[in-house]
Amino acid sequence: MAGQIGGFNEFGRIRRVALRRPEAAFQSPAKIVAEWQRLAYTEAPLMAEAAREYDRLEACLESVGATLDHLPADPSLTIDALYVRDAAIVAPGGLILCNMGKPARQGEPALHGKALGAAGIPILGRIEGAGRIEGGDLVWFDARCLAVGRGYRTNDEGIRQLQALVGPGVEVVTVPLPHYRGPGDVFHLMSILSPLDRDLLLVYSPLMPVPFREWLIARGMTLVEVPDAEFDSMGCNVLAIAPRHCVMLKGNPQTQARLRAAGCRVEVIAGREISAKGQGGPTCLTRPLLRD
Ligand SMILES: NC(=[NH2+])NCCC[C@H](N)C(=O)O
Repeated sequence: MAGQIGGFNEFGRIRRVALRRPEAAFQSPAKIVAEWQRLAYTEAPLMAEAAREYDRLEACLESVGATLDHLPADPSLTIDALYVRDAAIVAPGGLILCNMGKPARQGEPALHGKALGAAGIPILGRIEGAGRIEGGDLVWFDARCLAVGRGYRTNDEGIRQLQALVGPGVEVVTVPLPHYRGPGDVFHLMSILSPLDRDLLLVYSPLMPVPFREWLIARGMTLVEVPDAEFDSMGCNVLAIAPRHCVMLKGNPQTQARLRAAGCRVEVIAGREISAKGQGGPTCLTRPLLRD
């Protein structure tokens, strides 16, 4: 396993990352037309523009030396398969295949397992039965501490199974999430938090539970706040590609300025097709497998 997955943090330099390009996730314009409303997209994404936006994301990842593992298309997937973070997580011992809280996405974890298993990554286990976990709800603070958002996409049984899979050496910290816009919306722990470095986090505090916010501060974290005006445009969804070096979506200038003021190098990408329409930002689009 050494050299294939690891890091167990959300800020180290990305060495290897799983992705699914828009061509593979969307498959065809007809599939987009058939699915976008049912999946609660705001509009139908445009394939060619999506591919161009995605090229820029890949260029950012390659600029730090990451190896890209491209996941294949499959007829059983919906266009949400673009958001590869959610279907599996990495853990010491191997990949954990999730069990999606959004029913339409249930085919995704097995395909992550098939493709990444074939690439030599060990599968530690899967979330099964009534358990639900989506990767967007999980944040590794270090190899011994994993925070998990308990919301509409991740349930108590999922968290119980997750704790059993990672074992007693990992402290699983459950973070209760607010109802916010309800079960039909996408709201994950990473909707309100993006790690930038060991001691630096981007947060949207108005939707953050007080005990969790206090816990972060007690751990020595400095919090950079996303302003209200930039929450809906996914100002809070920022991918660290290396410590204090991150990728964010265009259209969030105040957040961008605050990140720079906190000492971050910031890459800005357009995400109208790949992010805004399906509500998944740079973190949702990527499943880092190996970080420093
Ligand atoms: N980790 C994330 N925030 N993923 C975003 C997923 C967006 C996708 N449309 C969904 O509703 O499931």
